[in-house]
Amino acid sequence: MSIEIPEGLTELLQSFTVEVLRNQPRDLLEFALQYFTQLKDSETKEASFGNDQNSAPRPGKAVNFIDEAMQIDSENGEEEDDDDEEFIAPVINRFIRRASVCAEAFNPDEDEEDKEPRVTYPKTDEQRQRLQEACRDILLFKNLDPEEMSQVLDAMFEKFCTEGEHIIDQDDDGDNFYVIESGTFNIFVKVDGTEKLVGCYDNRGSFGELALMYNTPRAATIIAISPGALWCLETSRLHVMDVKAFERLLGPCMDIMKRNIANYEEQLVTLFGSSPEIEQQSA
Ligand SMILES: Nc1ncnc2c1ncn2[C@@H]1O[C@@H]2COP(=O)(O)O[C@H]2[C@H]1O
Repeated sequence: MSIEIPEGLTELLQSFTVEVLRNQPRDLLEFALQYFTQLKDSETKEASFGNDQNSAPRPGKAVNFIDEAMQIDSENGEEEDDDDEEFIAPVINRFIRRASVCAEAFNPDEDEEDKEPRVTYPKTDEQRQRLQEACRDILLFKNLDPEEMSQVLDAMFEKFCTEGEHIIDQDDDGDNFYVIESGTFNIFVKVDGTEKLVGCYDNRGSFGELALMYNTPRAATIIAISPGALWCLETSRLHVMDVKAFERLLGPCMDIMKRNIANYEEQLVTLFGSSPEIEQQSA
């Protein structure tokens, strides 16, 4: 028996799940009610603003509460933290946004042709080997099958960085997810308006996953403290994978994100006694 999965269901549930993990609501039903009501309201508003040219959901603007709900403002972060019951408006992640774009153009016959051409950054055997090695322990990729992994590797490009280079600046929009091949990178987070060193990546690991998954401003600043090499995956290039691969990527991502956020919080609490900025994201 084959069961047809309605278009959009996966993305809808994934986004909802991400928000539940981020907000950890005490009353799940109440949260669901508010989440979907708000989603519906903004869809209705979008539709009423529509005209012939742009009545389809606009990419990046289907539902976007980022400014209201997610802006990181360490000056008033503490006040907001006090209000546990306050509903944090849902933020629709990039995957929903992309779904809107796809839905706009969806036509089973044209779908293959409509897809943006897959971008492949050519690599020598030696580069590919290094890339594979750097990605070997990256949890975000662990559920991809070899073919999907190969597509992701194709879409990654190498970036060399110099000592002192800002790879990510806190509060910027996210563009790339980074896998470290070599080099050391300091992590700074603004605490009460001041940048504090909270940790360091030493020749391994990855960063930049939060903005990618939650479509939030960057939550930390990452600065190279030695010359280094990074492998970058443009977030917009994740569509190289098909829907099933997204599901496999996103499934484990939920757990990984939850764990990462918990670790970041713990890190900040250990260092400073509180973590206003992360708390705001995950409260
Ligand atoms: N304590 C921390 N708080 C927030 N982000 C952190 C922290 N430590 C490491 N990071 C990484 O720094 C990255 C900055 O960009 P992102 O917010 O996309 O994703 C973030 C995480 O990958």
